[in-house]
Amino acid sequence: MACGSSGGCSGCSSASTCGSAQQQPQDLTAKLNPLSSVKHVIGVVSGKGGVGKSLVTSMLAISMARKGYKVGILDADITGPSIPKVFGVKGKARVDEAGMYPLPSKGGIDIMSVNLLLENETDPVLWRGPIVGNVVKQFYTDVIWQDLDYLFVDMPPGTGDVAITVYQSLQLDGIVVVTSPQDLVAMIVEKAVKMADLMQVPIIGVVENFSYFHCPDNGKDYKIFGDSHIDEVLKRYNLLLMARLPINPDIAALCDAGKLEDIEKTGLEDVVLPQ
Ligand SMILES: Nc1ncnc2c1ncn2[C@@H]1O[C@H](COP(=O)(O)OP(=O)(O)OP(=O)(O)O)[C@@H](O)[C@H]1O
Repeated sequence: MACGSSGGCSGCSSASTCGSAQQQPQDLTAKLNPLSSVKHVIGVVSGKGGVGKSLVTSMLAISMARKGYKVGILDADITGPSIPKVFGVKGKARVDEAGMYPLPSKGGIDIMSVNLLLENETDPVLWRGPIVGNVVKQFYTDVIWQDLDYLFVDMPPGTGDVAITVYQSLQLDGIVVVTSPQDLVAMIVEKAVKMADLMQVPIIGVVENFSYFHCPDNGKDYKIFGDSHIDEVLKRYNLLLMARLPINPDIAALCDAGKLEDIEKTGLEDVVLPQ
């Protein structure tokens, strides 16, 4: 019920007890570390595990770094962190009274992940949702992200409390949705689109991963996962297709060796992100 005051709640002596004040939406937005400077924060999401969300996050970061931008990756996939491994980044992140310092990859991409804080990278993270959500928030508020043009966030999977916390607290400029060309794709994209809509975050576009396999022996493309259903979905929701990425056997080898930055082409060279 509104109290009728035209001046709003701030400064009102009854603000703590008045019913209308209690109905004001809480501002859950987290603030960056005072020493951080980040121009754009871009989340990478998928509605389903294993479609290549972490890979696309990494490839976007590599593509933008190659264009001369200063880039960072916040690995918010706390229970399944894979970013440090594919970049070959090892060791412990430094922490002092000013904050936590990300570790740089060979190509100069700043990375923060729970794996850079654990004693042993194979230790499982057995934390409940609220703690995981708080760790992600701390990666945003406590880490010193210096002079970044783009901070890419490998978003937590699903639409549970951790994902909600991230959407509510990180000031995302937009999200990139990763899908694969299976029948399920319509449902996956729809979920991601609806969540972004509810959280009032714009969708920059969609990347279809595992789209085809290009056979080097005969030059033909094979649709291993069947025909793509992405076009209908893009039309229905008025979304932009940013890229179709092939199944590339080199990726597995480079990821295992921690040398993803050595990949010749990311396939995301032409992607346009907020400037
Ligand atoms: N285009 C591709 N070609 C070949 N291998 C790929 C491709 N995309 C992803 N992979 C491999 O598939 C596996 C799953 O990819 P990734 O970890 O990026 O998925 P994810 O969606 O982040 O998974 P999760 O939701 O479980 O975190 C990884 O081993 C990755 O190296």
